[in-house]
Amino acid sequence: MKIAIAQLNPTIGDIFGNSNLILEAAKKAAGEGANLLLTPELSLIGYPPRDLLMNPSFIAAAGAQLQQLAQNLPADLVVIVGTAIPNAHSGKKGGKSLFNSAAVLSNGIVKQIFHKRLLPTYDVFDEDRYFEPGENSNYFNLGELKIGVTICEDLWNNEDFWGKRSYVGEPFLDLVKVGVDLVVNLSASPYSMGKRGVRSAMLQHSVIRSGIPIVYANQVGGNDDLIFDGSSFSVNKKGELIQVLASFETDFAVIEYDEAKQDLIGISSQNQTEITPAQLSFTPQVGDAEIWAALVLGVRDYVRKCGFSKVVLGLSGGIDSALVATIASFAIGPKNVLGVLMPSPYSSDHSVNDALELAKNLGIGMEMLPIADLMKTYDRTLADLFINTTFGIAEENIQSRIRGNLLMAISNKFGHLLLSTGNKSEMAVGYCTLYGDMNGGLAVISDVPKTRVYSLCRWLNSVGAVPPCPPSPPCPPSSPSPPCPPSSPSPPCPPQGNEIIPGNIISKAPSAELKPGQIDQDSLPAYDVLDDILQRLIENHESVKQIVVAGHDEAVVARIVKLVRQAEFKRRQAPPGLKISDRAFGTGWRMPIAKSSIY
Ligand SMILES: NC(=O)c1ccc[n+]([C@@H]2O[C@H](COP(=O)([O-])OP(=O)(O)OC[C@H]3O[C@@H](n4cnc5c(N)ncnc54)[C@H](O)[C@@H]3O)[C@@H](O)[C@H]2O)c1
Ligand SMILES: Nc1ncnc2c1ncn2[C@@H]1O[C@H](COP(=O)(O)O)[C@@H](O)[C@H]1O
Ligand SMILES: N[C@@H](CCC(=O)O)C(=O)O
Ligand SMILES: O=P(O)(O)OP(=O)(O)O
Repeated sequence: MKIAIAQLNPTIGDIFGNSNLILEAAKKAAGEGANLLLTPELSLIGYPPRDLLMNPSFIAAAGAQLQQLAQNLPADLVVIVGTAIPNAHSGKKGGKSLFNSAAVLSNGIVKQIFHKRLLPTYDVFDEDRYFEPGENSNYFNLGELKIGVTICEDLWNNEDFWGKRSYVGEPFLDLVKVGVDLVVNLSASPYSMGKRGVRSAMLQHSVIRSGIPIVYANQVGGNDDLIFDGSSFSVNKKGELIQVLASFETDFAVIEYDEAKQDLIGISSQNQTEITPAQLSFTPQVGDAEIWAALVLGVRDYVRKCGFSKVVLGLSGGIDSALVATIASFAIGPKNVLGVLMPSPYSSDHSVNDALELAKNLGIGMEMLPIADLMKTYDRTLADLFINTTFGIAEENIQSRIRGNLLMAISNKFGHLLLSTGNKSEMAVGYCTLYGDMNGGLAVISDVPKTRVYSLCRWLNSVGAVPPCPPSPPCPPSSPSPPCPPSSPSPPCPPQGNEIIPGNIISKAPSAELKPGQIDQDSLPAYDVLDDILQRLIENHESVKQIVVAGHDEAVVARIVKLVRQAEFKRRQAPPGLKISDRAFGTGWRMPIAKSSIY
């Protein structure tokens, strides 16, 4: 029996477009002689649909499209589609109104429906808000085979997967008890650093304990703050990873289940003609390449799925804006990126030159808008009010706000999405200006610590990559999106093989340049110290005492903890940021703002 995996990139709510993606994959699967096609969790409506699930007409439309899709599918192919299904008993028993389900489509009808049993409700997940958990052991027969169906969290457990592995979740154990031959999993598991390795280790463990092979189909693509890496895979009954689909791109693959051997064998994949042993594993090591690919996909899909085709950002000659400009260039093509240089009297010559060199290296559009006159006008306008006060944060921030205003004017006028450039270290301690450099629609690196910003830039230069030229202009997905805007003439292609990020951008001291001679380390500890403290505080949940025991100065730790607590109001007003860590300042970070200063 042949099982196809469609690693799809659905658009949330685009029921018709997503249905077409499934139909196309089904035709391909049928063409390759597959008997079963597996799609990701909620593949018909996209994951996470969040409060769209509260819209009855949305649920009704998904139901109608599911029936329609069943009728259009190739004969002799069974397709498992993820969708939300109304809970007929919700009124009477008081349960939630929906199930997160897997529908088995066969011979023109919806033949069976299975419900997700474990509903993740932590970090970015909120499934208990919408869904009733399923209660049954989910399996169906295909020919002689008994196939167990699980949905994402159903195969998760709370063990330390790299350490002791002794626990297997109940939905899987129930399928073992009923004696299924194979378990399939429909997933929408968002990316975080190293998570590919966690998933494969976890499922390999379940297989080794049970002898039941697993086929795992994950969603790919960016949806707001979440980046889905795909990286679907199959594990044979010995626990070997025998098939790995592409990461950070759509993919399609077929795997064979050999009835005689009672095991999965053999592979074929759209993007991988030959699989090397290295590809058949996900190491726990997190490299810059992995994070880079995630961020590029996150930007590309946010821009495309929101109906934009171009972006704008402030280019200061600093490293954060350099990295964001580079990510954007690779994501949507350099001719769709506009960098705006806005020197003030405090800007150094090198900042302008570095920004110009970067723009040239990338081949992005570039505009220069000096802000000295606007600053003078602000000073004059506020002179009477600010008389007898000293130059300080208020005046410094005006520069940032002038820039933020100009960038939003450009966004409004030309329809470019404004990318904000703050990194995680800055967002953590509030080293950024509200309604200034925090302006923007997408915070590209707000989950990337400053030390990682440096390593990403060094890595980029070491691989000598150049952005695609000419780029394919991103076009919004299927209806009802606006028409693709006409593209302007492209600037010349960047020089091939040179370092993209000018060396001086990497070697110079980071600076806001909001007053003469200012550098970040006037106000903050060295970034390697700051990032270690932040990692311990935010991701490891360590106490001040633990962080001090780890070797940090108590006064420094106390100051950083205070800054982090105080900056909550800023983070709440920040644009959505692409999540790459296990604890990002996004939908999974829910801190009160008006709170005791002790915690
Ligand atoms: N803009 C840049 O490019 C940049 C870059 C790096 C560092 N910085 C630094 O960032 C800092 C920005 O200064 P800032 O933080 O004082 O300016 P800010 O204007 O961003 O934030 C302060 C303002 O926030 C509001 N506020 C304070 N507490 C609040 C709460 N609990 N709820 C809602 N609103 C609240 C108040 O209006 C207050 O004046 C400066 O130290 C600057 O040097 C800026
Ligand atoms: N001189 C500048 N020109 C354009 N954009 C600028 C300039 N200075 C700052 N910016 C923008 O603001 C953010 C934050 O700046 P910091 O240097 O970190 O203070 C920067 O990334 C630019 O987007
Ligand atoms: N623990 C799962 C939950 C995802 C889901 O069930 O959708 C994950 O992080 O991938
Ligand atoms: O935000 P940028 O680009 O100005 O980077 P830095 O803060 O390191 O100067």
